[in-house]
Amino acid sequence: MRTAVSTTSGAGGPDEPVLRLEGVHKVYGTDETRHVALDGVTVDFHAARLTALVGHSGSGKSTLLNVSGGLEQVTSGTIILAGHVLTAMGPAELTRTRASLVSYVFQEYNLIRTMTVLENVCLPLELSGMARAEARRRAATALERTGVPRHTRKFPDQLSGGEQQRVAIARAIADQRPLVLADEPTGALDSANGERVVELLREVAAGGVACVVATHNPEVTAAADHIVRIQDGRVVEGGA
Ligand SMILES: Nc1ncnc2c1ncn2[C@@H]1O[C@H](COP(=O)(O)OP(=O)(O)OP(=O)(O)O)[C@@H](O)[C@H]1O
Repeated sequence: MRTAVSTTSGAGGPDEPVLRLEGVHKVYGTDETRHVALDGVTVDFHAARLTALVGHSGSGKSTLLNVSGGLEQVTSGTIILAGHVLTAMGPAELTRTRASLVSYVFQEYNLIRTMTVLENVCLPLELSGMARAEARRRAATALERTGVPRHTRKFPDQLSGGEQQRVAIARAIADQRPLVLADEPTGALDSANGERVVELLREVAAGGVACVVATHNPEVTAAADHIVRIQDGRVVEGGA
């Protein structure tokens, strides 16, 4: 069950984006170390869409994902996630909201090496309060969907990079959250495994999820339903 949050925007109709950024600025450092990573970003991300977030190295893609998922605070501006105003929340409410609405996939997979594949996928489900049996059932279904059901008892180090990334995607989709944020998910993979991951992300989006992928990979961009291009912290294509 989703955790109720009180900081709502009053939005959330069927045509509303899952994620909306309005005039978002993110400034790192001060004085001579000051760097404007996001410079007034306004952009929408919709359900059932695979969006490729593209731009040169240092343009602000990871920063955009991090503030969108509540991993980092904005300097100014508004972020609305499924009708909840993230930027108006205190830390506890933000953590609860994030845990119920957002999943992440990273280039480095971020699996826990001392836990089996099944345990890795179960972990966020159990942390959100799901009973162990139900968590195992959902995790097994997710691993089936991502094509790694035979490896449930193995540890991450016993899998190839491509398999580990598919486990990470299984973990991201097991809880059926409405927003998946992926940061260079094919960056460490060869092209065959990269293609497999792109296909999976397309399937995830087709299942109704707003899937946002920061990428330098032209195959991800070619497979995307929508492209958002960012340059020097500004959206120059695909913005709201
Ligand atoms: N914690 C931080 N402190 C200071 N500057 C930062 C920090 N994180 C990012 N930056 C700077 O903000 C800018 C945007 O970084 P970001 O990681 O969002 O770029 P990116 O588009 O994801 O790059 P890449 O494609 O290389 O991953 C960069 O110039 C970076 O150096």
